[in-house]
Amino acid sequence: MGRNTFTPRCKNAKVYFRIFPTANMRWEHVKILEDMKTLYVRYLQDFGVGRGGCEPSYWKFETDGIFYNDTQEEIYNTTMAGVLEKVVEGCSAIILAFGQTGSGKSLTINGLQNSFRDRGIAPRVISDLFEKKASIKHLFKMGIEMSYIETHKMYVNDLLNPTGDKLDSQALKNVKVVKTKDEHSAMKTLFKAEGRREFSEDYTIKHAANGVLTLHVTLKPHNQTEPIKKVAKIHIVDLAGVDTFGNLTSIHKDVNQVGNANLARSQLEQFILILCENVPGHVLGKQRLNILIQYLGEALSAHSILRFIGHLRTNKENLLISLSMLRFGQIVRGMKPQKLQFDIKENKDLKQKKLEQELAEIKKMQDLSIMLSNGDLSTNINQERIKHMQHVAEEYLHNKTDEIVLLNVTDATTVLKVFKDLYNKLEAEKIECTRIAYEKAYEDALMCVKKVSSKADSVQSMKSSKKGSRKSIKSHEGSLDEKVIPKSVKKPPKGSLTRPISSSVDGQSSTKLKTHDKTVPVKPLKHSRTSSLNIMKKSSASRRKSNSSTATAGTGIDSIIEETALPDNIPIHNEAWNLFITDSAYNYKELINTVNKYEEAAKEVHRDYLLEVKNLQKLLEAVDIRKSEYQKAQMQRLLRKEIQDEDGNVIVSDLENVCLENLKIAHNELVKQQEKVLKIQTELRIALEACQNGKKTISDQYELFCQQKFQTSVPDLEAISLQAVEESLEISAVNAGEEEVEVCAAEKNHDIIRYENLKQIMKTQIQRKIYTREKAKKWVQSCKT
Ligand SMILES: Nc1ncnc2c1ncn2[C@@H]1O[C@H](COP(=O)(O)OP(=O)(O)OP(=O)(O)O)[C@@H](O)[C@H]1O
Repeated sequence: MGRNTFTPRCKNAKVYFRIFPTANMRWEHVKILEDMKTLYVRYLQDFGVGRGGCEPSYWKFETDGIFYNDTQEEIYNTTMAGVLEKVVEGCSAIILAFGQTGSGKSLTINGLQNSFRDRGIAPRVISDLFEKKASIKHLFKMGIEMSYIETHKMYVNDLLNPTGDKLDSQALKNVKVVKTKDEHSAMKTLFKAEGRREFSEDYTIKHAANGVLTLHVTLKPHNQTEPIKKVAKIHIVDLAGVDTFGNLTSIHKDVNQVGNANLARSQLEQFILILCENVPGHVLGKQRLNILIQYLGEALSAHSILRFIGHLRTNKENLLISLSMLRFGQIVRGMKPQKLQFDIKENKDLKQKKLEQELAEIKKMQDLSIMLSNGDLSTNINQERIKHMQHVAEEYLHNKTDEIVLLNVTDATTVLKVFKDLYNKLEAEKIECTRIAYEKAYEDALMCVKKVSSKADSVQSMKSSKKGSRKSIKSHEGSLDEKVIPKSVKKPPKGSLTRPISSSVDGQSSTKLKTHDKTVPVKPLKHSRTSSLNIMKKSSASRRKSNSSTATAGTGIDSIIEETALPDNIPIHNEAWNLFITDSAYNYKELINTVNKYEEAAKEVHRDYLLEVKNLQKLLEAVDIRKSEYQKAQMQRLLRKEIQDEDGNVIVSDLENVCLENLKIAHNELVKQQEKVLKIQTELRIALEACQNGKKTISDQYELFCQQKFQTSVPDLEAISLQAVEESLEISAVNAGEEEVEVCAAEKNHDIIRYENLKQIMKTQIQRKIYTREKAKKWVQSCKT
């Protein structure tokens, strides 16, 4: 199968333009025809000195649609018309926004900073995909996965794996793909990743790199007769804004950021020019020089759905850049109509399952046919033949013949039956013989004993006159015992089969597992500076080398890296940590093993605790039931008016007594259970404390290691910043507030509130990034001084 299902040729690449609205729109530079598809841009030469009185001339540009003051929804509906329908059939798509800095690309693509109404294409695609999934769920099992990356000049930054290293072109397959279980979780992932994007130094959200959100769609039919799966990707690309350095629009970007954005766009233009030429696939592969083009892979071809949305500014100063955008659009539109390619793969698992089922079916049929044919044979066979076979079998057993000729299964069954009957007969005879022999032996033994005892009696009568009878009988008994039990057979010493308990092992494990033992064994420090420092130096050197190479390649992010670059003798946290855990002098392995043991013990105690709490709950319920039973019994008495006897004593019914007794029992059990829970709670606290102490010892050892090796601490800034930001933004409160939001959702628009909450997630990520950046700067400064 593979990519070989075609539809008729159609125009796969469509190009739209969105015009940035301004208060004083200069329509004398740009004209749009009423069809909203044709655009005229004034000749730039007309603006030259001395050209004032000339008749204006225009360049004409055909497009697939021009948006001016259109809503986000209208733009989505127009650009994405029919795209998702093709995607669920297995055709990949690229939705790409390009244009000048600040011309509205991020608004079109994400719109995440804006209101729910103004959300962009990406969140709308996610919502519609999940809607589609629900609508075809009776036919297909649809899987939606996500990845979100940013491409810089030479490397990829995986936004769904923020702690991971930067990936170069060789490692693109390592980009993280996250499964999404529903629309909300997909949205959460999107907002979180968006908050992790790189932005310019002044913290205004000016994207300095190309963002690519990829939705991986897989469809497997429920119908098992069709062992196929359809696979497609939707890449939603927000290209970094192109510009001329020094322009007012690019004021927040440095020269490298502007240069890289321009380069990425022109490399894309080059590639699309090659695509227009219908170049064979293997040649195309070599042309994918830019990492963005490599990442988009086969989806960036004339056989996929391409929707490019250009962004224009129409004022005189930006007209030159807008013209270059329009020319790029013309190149994309120039791609020849091609057949769409649908990626329909064989579902190997399903195919295997199907074949296994068929095989099982065939085997069943085979067994059935054998059974039937045997049945036929045995019922139809001649009785003479059976007698003959019995005779042959007996002859064989009596060695009168050397072989038995079997013509069919029934012959074999007959022969086997003869053998079986004979065996059973012999077995019965054997048992009978054993029984007879046993009885005979028993009688003989009895006789023997009788003879011995009669002899003994006579000897006894002879001796009885000289010695006391009791003593002689005792000694006689002793000698008989010795005869019955041969000396060679010795009783095993008591307890010899029980496994010896090694006191050292047991003692060791008990001291280690004791949760209240707060001390963690720490061996004295040995200094193995040479080996670890060598590694550190090597890795630092390579890191700095790559830093400097990217710095000379020069992006804005590189300038941040440069600013936060550490002195030569200090590694980043990951490197320092790796050195620490491999340095045998610091016993990391032993320490972490101890912590793991503590954690295991704590988990066990926690499990017990949960169980006991559950039991406590049950007992509480039981007490409630008993209480209400007792109250009912009291009520019954009151209703019967049998309240007092003649002496004025309260008459208590038997039922009431029984209920009271039950209540007391239940109450006692409850008290016991409460004590049990309290006890186990204390154990749990001790176990958790032990875990914390263990972890603290590790971090102390790590600190000591850093101080000794690098004369400074090397903190994990990411972890610290997450904690700090969460505290400052009171994320827990926000998360807890989600339920409250659910409750009042009936009054307000549910989607709007949810969207606002999602924006909070993005804000957290941005705050975290800013915090980490600031912290890193300060720390590096302190290291340098
Ligand atoms: N069509 C529009 N109508 C109203 N405001 C807009 C429009 N397009 C963009 N804006 C506003 O202009 C600002 C810049 O837009 P946006 O961030 O989307 O630009 P961008 O092209 O993505 O910029 P960059 O390349 O720096 O990332 C935002 O505040 C956005 O809300």
